[in-house]
This record gives sequence, structure tokens and C-alpha cells, in this order.
Amino acid sequence: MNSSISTLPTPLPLPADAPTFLTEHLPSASATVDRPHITVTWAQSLDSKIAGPGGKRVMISGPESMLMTHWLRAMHDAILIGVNTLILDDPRLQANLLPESLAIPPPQPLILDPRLRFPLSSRILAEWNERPLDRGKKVKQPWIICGDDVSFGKMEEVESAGARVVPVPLDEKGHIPPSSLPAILTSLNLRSVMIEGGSKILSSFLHAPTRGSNTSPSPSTGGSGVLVDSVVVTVGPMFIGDGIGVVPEGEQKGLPPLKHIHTETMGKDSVMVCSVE
Ligand SMILES: NC(=O)C1=CN([C@@H]2O[C@H](COP(=O)(O)OP(=O)(O)OC[C@H]3O[C@@H](n4cnc5c(N)ncnc54)[C@H](O)[C@@H]3O)[C@@H](O)[C@H]2O)C=CC1
Ligand SMILES: Nc1nc(O)c(N)c(N[C@@H]2O[C@H](COP(=O)(O)O)[C@@H](O)[C@H]2O)n1
Repeated sequence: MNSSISTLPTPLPLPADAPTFLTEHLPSASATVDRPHITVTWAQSLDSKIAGPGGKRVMISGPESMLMTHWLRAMHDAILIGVNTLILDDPRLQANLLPESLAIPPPQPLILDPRLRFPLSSRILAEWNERPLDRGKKVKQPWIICGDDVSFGKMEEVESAGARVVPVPLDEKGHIPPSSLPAILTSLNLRSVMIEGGSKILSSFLHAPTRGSNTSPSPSTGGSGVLVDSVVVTVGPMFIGDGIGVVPEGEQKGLPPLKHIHTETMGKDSVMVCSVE
């Protein structure tokens, strides 16, 4: 729909209070629009669940690691979730736990939504529409990546409601192809993205083999063909039992080898930073 390139403000240099293990190991500061950095992140229980039965949201992260997640959000130009997470959790996707005095802008929300099921009642859209003075500072416009076969009328309806619609070709599964994400980010002038879930999105991006042959290795991880550069996982000391796994049932095979970079204890939780080999 709206094909104009957006201009993002240069992010503020991150203040000293960001966790050093993030600033040291996550290269979003050195990422470029031509070679965007892709971080995949989630919070899981000891039995590898990210939500409860029926996708019910569970607070896995304690206050310390949740604050870390908001720093992570602030360190990326964009935050990406699947449409099911939007529908089930109705998240805000801001960096609102960071001290207000630092005036750190939130990441750009990107929703992968092939059929454009985006609920017009969603909180991210309401906050964008209802807080005009906070635009760009505390709230960002939701950008919805959908299939290019969605009807023009539907796209127009969502754009009239205040979101931006970005149509792209779908793959044979009817998904946004993970391999197309770097080019999508480049076209949207975004240097880095934090993929936050849910389960189907985590699986599809972690299984994605390559970024394409014409891209150079990440300067910081050295990873050559891999799509995902960094993985940041919060592990909370709890069992969820029945619930949504990190990846859906039957998709545990073929996940990539990881290289451990750092583990930090944050309150009750462990936070692991890895690169993808
Ligand atoms: N603990 C945590 O860190 C997090 C937990 N969650 C939980 O995840 C659950 C939702 O997960 P899911 O149902 O798996 O939905 P999801 O949020 O992964 O969305 C899946 C949908 O995204 C669309 N999609 C577009 N491109 C895709 C691609 N390349 N691959 C896969 N899907 C693609 C499809 O329409 C698909 O149905 C919720 O219960 C939520 O609470 C979500 C984020 C973080
Ligand atoms: N880091 C983390 N820890 C948990 O325990 C979680 N349940 C999640 N969930 C993710 O956070 C989103 C909600 O974010 P807002 O606070 O509303 O911005 C939710 O949709 C999941 O993506 N994350």
C-alpha cells in the first residue's frame, strides 16, 4: 500500500544503564539497513513452554528479566510478532518499563499477518490513534505485513483505521517467507529486528536456512548464511505443563546449532545470549 520509505530518527546512544551483556554482545548498534541484524527472543519455562493452555499468557519473566526485555526492545529498530500473538495477548510492544527520563523511543511494531486478520480493536492501534503527542516518542504506528493477494478494500480499511499495510508475496504455506525478511527490513529502512514470537513464528525463523547468497556475514557474529544472528532466551524457574511449546509439536527437529555467548542471572531467571552457527 504505502510504499514510501520511512525515515527513522537515529537512535539515541544507549545510556550506561542498559545491561552491559546486551550492549556488548548484541550488535544492533553496528547493524545497517543493507544488512539488518535479526534477533530471535522468547521467555520459556523449564518444560519449554511459552504460554499456557489455549495460548493463555503466562508471566514467565520476573521484573529484572522483563526490564531486560524492554532494553532489548529499545536496542532494535523493530519488534516483530505473529498475528496470533497479537490476537491472543493484545500486547503493547513498547519500551515502557525503561525510565521515562531517558526518553528512549520504542521499536517499530511489525505484525506478520498473511490474511490481514489484524483486529482494529487492538491496543497497539488504539494507543497510536489516541496518543498523538506521543507518536514516535512512546508509541509507533503498527505496520502490518500481509499477503499481496489481500483485497485492496481490506488493506484500505486497515490503513484508514490508522495502521500501515505492507503487502508482500507469500510462500507456498501462505506465510511471509522468512528468507524475505532482510529485504523487507531494508525496504522499510530498518536496521535491526527483534522477533518476539509466538511459537509458529519462532519455529519458522529458527528453521529458516539462509538469508540469501548476496548478503555478507554479520560483522559481530560472523554467521554467514544463517538468517538469524542472535538468540536471547529467558528461562524462568517454573513448569507450565499443558501449553504452547517454544516451537509447535513435531517441529523440534532441524533447529540450528547455537554458540553460547553469555548467561546472566537476573533475579530468579537465567538469560542466555547465543549466536546461530
Ligand atoms: N513467552 C514468550 O516469550 C512469548 C509467548 N507468546 C505466545 O505465543 C502464542 C502464540 O503463538 P502461535 O499461536 O504459534 O502464533 P504466532 O504468534 O507465532 O502467529 C502465527 C501466525 O503468523 C502468521 N505467519 C506469517 N508468516 C509466518 C511464518 N513465516 N511462519 C509462521 N507463521 C507465520 C500465520 O498467520 C500464523 O498462523 C501466544 O499464546 C503467546 O502468548 C508469544 C510471544 C512471546
Ligand atoms: N519476556 C517475556 N516474558 C514473559 O513472561 C512473557 N509472557 C512475554 N511475552 C511477550 O510479551 C508480550 C507482551 O508485551 P507487552 O508488555 O504488552 O508489551 C507478549 O505478547 C509476548 O510477545 N515476554
